Amino acid sequence: MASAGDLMVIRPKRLKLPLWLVLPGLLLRWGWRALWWCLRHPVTTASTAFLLAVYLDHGWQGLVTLLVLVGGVSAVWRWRHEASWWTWFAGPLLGWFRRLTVYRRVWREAMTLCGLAERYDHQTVLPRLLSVRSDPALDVLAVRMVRGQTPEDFQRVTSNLAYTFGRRHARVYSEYPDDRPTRSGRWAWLLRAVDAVRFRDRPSVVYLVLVRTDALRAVVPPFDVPAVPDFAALPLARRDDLSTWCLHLLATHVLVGGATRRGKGSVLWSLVRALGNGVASGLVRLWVIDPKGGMEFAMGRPMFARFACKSFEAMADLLDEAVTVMRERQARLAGSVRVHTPTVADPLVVVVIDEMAALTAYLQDVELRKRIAASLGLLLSQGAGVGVLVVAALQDPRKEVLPFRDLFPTRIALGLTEASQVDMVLGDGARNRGALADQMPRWAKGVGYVILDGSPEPARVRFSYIADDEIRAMAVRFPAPVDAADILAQVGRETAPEPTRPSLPRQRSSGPLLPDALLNLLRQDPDKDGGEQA
Ligand SMILES: Nc1ncnc2c1ncn2[C@@H]1O[C@H](COP(=O)(O)OP(=O)(O)OP(=O)(O)O)[C@@H](O)[C@H]1O
Repeated sequence: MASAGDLMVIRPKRLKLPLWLVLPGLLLRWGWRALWWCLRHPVTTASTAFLLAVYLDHGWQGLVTLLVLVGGVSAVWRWRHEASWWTWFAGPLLGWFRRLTVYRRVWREAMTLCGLAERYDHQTVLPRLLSVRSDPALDVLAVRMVRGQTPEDFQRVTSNLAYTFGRRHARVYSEYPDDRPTRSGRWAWLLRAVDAVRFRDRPSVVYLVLVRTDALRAVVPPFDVPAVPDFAALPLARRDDLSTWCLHLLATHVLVGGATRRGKGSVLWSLVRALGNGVASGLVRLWVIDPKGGMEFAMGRPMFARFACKSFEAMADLLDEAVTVMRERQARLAGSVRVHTPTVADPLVVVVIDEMAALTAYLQDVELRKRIAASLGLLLSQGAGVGVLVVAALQDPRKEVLPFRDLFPTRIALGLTEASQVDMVLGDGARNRGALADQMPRWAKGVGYVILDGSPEPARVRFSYIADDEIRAMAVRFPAPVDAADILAQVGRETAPEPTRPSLPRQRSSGPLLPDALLNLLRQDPDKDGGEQA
């Protein structure tokens, strides 16, 4: 066995080079590094070269004139088209500035203290900050991960990263957080080519989004009511990048989870408002259940085709009737379409339920509770495709309280009381991916997390606040048509008997199961053959 004394220390042989060879070698190495840096930062290099040329030709006056000119053009650009000004000018410039002055300065320290620095071959390897892009509210950092890391490693320390860079909120995206825009116009081909590079798939890069100015601190005023509601994009909330979050309501059910007084009402009322013109035109029928005796919804009664708020019996009847509508549509549409398209003759039925636990868990009458559970189960499992949707709010998302939690494809989490409830509402791992709904500050009423289409990372939004006066105004502006409650009568009129398939002629089996004599006896007409007379 080898002992410590047997070990040999091997040192590489040192080459002794003459000074005349070392100096040009060093110069070559630094020159190559400088060139490589210039190639990697073409915009900075070109701008610096341009400024230098202006200075050499025209001196300081030239630089000041250029600055005033650029300032003027930038002001006009911003005035005429702020969005493109941010995308192509202010965003990259501010990002470049913040990269140098904020992030690069503390990068090593931040990565090490957040546990993202790795040791390899006796060296510390850090994730690399590739770029920073800013917009009015956010900084988006593109970070190349160290080999062996995954986006989950960053998601686990999202909060730490936010506070390390002096922010309260951050999110980590495994793919570019913005949607690829649709381009049109003369320069579309060029913009599409740029987008192809900007939005290319980069599996080794994660995007850390830091909320610089929290756009959700201010109360969000009600959105304009769409003239014809687009059921695939109903404007309900503001996102923290200042864009509007739109709900895709078509063919889905929506669950809103939130502790008491966190603004569940504002989610439901924002939805009702977005559907306003559809309600007035008859394209949408709102069937509302308010187990709190009408405290939340009675003010908007004229907008609702059906309303139940006092008797649980009436609420159970309402749900049963929704099932009847669903069944009728299934019978009528079977074989022709897979998803129902709302029309005035065949409207979208939205069953809105405030405080769903009152129906599924706290109701004393066991028979009634079972009846309600049966109807809800049917609606949630079969109603979405035929345009009978359920939008429900509840405080306690545990399975015992809401056994059908998993039947809601769209979920919204407002402020919750426990960390475990976040995953119960939004799905497994949502909290790890940044949905800190249990850490909402007291001011954050109506602030919540939603899962966006095509992205596993939750987005933070604030729903518009619909005050009581606004609700009263909506009730006057968008009353349901007088015959709105009549849909069941229509169902009665329109329901065709279930189509029956004529039975196919029976084939005689090749080998007789009964002897021919017995078969002939059975086929004989009893009357003709003088069967038994009465
Ligand atoms: N989007 C919002 N923006 C600002 N403030 C809001 C918002 N939504 C609600 N609030 C405030 O929070 C309070 C509680 O809201 P709301 O009644 O909608 O909560 P809730 O979760 O429905 O309560 P409950 O559990 O009693 O049903 C409101 O009185 C309002 O002042």
